[in-house]
Amino acid sequence: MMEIDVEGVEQRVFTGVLPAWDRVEEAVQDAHRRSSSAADGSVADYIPALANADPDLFGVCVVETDGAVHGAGDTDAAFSIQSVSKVLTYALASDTVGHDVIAERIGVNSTGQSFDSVMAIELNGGHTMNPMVNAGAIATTALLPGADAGERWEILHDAFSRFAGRSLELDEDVYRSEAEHNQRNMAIARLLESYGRLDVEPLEIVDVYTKQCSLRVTARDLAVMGATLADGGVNPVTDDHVVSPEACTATLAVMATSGLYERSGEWLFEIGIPGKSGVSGGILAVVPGKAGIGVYSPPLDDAGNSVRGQRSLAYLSRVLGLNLFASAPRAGGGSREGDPDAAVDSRTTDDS
Ligand SMILES: NC(=O)CC[C@H](N)C(=O)O
Repeated sequence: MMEIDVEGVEQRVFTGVLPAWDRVEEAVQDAHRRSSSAADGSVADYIPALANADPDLFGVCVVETDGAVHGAGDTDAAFSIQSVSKVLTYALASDTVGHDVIAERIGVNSTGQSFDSVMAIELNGGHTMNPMVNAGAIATTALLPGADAGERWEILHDAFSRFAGRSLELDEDVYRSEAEHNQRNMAIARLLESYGRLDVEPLEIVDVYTKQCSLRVTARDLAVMGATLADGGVNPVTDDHVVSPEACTATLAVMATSGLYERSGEWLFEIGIPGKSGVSGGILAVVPGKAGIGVYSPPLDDAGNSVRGQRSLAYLSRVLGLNLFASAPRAGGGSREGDPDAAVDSRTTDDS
């Protein structure tokens, strides 16, 4: 990790408001309507059970940190969570192991490679790069507390359900189908073992990882999970303290750098908020302090990211002013010595 000296310096948090937020309900409906016509992309089939997904299903849901819900389309359609699970496992592991330790163990830099890349491990001296791709995610699952695979699965299942605010079920078909076809993930786990980077039985941990990917969720669940991460770890629907604020901050940072695999840079460039995709067609995005967004639409681009998911989030980001990097010149011109009242930073001074 970087050498920085911030010992004892308190982490202050952004408490600004979003001036266009009062349009959120209309924006969600518009995002859904505008992106429905996108016909490109194809449904994942490398896990055979995923190929059965209906490509027309499309749901967009926003859940605010005060619990308000805004949804359009198929927000209650169930699908396996797949790689979006990596976000929750990381938050949980970060909470239990400590975020500095886990950052050192797993890494926080983008691979620039596909989510199931073996080469990314080889190019990095056998070390995982980040927890948002398969190698780092499997190694993260291995860090969860629990005496054996069964206990780790219970802890994970319980935490995922608390993130959603309801008891999540395993999609047995998807689990079986992936378990029969996950030779690549087994190879990744064995490779990590060969580099001394797994302290547990590799194939057992791949099994827990496969189960975590097979938990059934909806776009609404993803939005509630995102809102929990946006809310310092408190589920705004149940008021359950699921993870610590520090774990949320760490998780959102790795989502921002690596949440959309080799397209992570493009995502941040265009949309400007932390996000995480999965091959079943889900995307979870987070507006820190404000809301979680869940989108489901199975057709994917060639990196494995939902096409309509990206489009609808790009729209929401623009109309609601969500991009964390967006700013406008202060009213009244460039002089810093000008009228302080004219120095309107819309992110921090307007109310919504
Ligand atoms: N990108 C993804 O959603 C991948 C998850 C999938 N379970 C896998 O490991 O291959």
